Order: sequence, then structure tokens, then C-alpha cells
Amino acid sequence: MNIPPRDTLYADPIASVAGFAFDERVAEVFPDMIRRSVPGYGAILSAIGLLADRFAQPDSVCYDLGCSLGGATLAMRHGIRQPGCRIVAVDNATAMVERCRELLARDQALVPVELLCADIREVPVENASLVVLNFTLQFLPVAERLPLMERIYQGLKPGGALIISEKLAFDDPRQQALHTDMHHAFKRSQGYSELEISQKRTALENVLVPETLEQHRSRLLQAGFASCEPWFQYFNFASLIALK
Ligand SMILES: Nc1ncnc2c1ncn2[C@@H]1O[C@H](C[S@+](CC[C@H]([NH3+])C(=O)[O-])CC(=O)[O-])[C@@H](O)[C@H]1O
Ligand SMILES: O=C(O)C(=O)Cc1ccccc1
Repeated sequence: MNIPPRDTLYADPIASVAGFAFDERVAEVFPDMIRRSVPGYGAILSAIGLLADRFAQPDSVCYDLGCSLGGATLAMRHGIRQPGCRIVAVDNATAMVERCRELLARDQALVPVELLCADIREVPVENASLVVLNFTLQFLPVAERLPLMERIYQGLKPGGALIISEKLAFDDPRQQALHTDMHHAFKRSQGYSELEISQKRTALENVLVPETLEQHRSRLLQAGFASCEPWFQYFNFASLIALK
């Protein structure tokens, strides 16, 4: 296996930082970028494997919406032990889907994966036992989040679950400042410079729109979910599990 190249996309000064896009340059360094940018990313993937084993029902579908290079898809594929399951993995960034297809082809696990280059707002969710949105919802316009949650709820089987990982915002300004500072401290500890941190932050403004835990919880309940609990948090990055 080749080692993923290091993310240096924001290392040199950029005259005018453009909005963050999941293009070829990002896809190339994505495994390194997400591990050094999202505290707990590896732990979340491991847990998604365990949760897939717990929630996958025989002859059902597990969805990975916004799959990027298929990190969560592969975790599910290795976690599922029930017969007749398949995974539907979806991303609308061509560069991500192309690389994801290569990575999936190199993987030996037997659970079939259907990889779609499509908008998650347009993909039907049917016969689902588990749906994963691992750091994807934060990139959808806020107004389009509830309709997606409602469709996911409708497509889940009884006993089904939704795992949703997100960067969080905080109502309390001191908590917001603290968690932002600690996230930046995490990034510095991973070798990112102040310039890299600040240019990436600019690129993500109005592209990645975080919401509070309470906003996520109330939306999931509004969509119909019976309950919703965070099962993981590391600074301003959390993962929730909602049950049908
Ligand atoms: N409307 C959309 N339709 C389809 N895909 C979308 C849409 N909007 C954004 N994406 C896709 O959502 C992914 C978000 S990354 C997910 C990491 C992955 N889950 C992982 O477990 O490694 C998270 C991050 O980079 O912070 C990108 O690949 C986008 O192209
Ligand atoms: O880097 C950040 O500040 C993030 O919030 C996480 C992230 C990781 C990968 C792509 C986009 C955002």
C-alpha cells in the first residue's frame, strides 16, 4: 500500500483563499488531512465498524452518505457479519469517488459495495438498517438538513440507527472560543502551522456550517427519531447515534 501524501495545501501564503472544495488536490491528501484535522477520526471509524456489526440486519442496506475515500464504508464492510447485507456509498465529488473506487477494489472483504457519484439529497434511502453521515451533514445548507433527516428516518427499518458525526458549535461564547482554541492546538500538535490553520479556516467559512448539539438533537427528534445521544466527543467534534 502506498503512503498517503502529506497535506500541504495551505502551507504557502495564498493571496485570496478560495472556498474549500473536494477537488483532485484535496482527494490526493485526504487521508492525511482528515486524520490530522479531526481529533478522534480514527476512533470514530473503529467504532463505526463495531456499530455496523451491532445494527446491520440480515438482507438490509447500510448507507455511507458523503463517503469521501470510503473510510467509514471500509469500517462497515469489515464490521458487518450478517448475511445478505450490502453497502451503498455515496459522494458527489468526482475526484473522491474515483479514488474511493480504487481503494474499495483493493480491499478483500466480501460485503458488496455500490459506490454512487451522486448528491445525497437525491439518493433514495430504502430498507436501511444503518445510515452513516460521517462529517457530511455540516456541508449541506442548513435548510436542507431536516428534509434529509426525514428521508433517512423513513428509509430506516424498525430497529435501525443513524450515526451522525459533526463539527460542533456552542451557544456559550467562552465554550466556543475554548473548543476552537483546543481544535487549533490539536492541529498544531499534528504539525500544521498557524498559516495553514488560518488559511484553511478561511476556506471553510460558509462552506462547513457547524451547529450545536441541541440543534442536531432537536432536528433528529423532529424528523421522527425516538432518541438521540452523543456517543463520542473530542473537543468540538462529536458523533451522535439516533434510533428509530
Ligand atoms: N450533497 C452532497 N452529496 C454527496 N456528497 C457530499 C455532499 N456534500 C458534501 N459531500 C461530500 O461529503 C464529504 C465530506 S468528508 C466525509 C468523510 C468521510 N465520511 C469519512 O468518513 O472519511 C468530511 C470532511 O472533509 O470534513 C466530501 O467527500 C464531500 O464531497
Ligand atoms: O480542518 C478543519 O478545520 C475541519 O474542521 C475538518 C475538515 C477536515 C477535512 C476537510 C474539511 C474539514
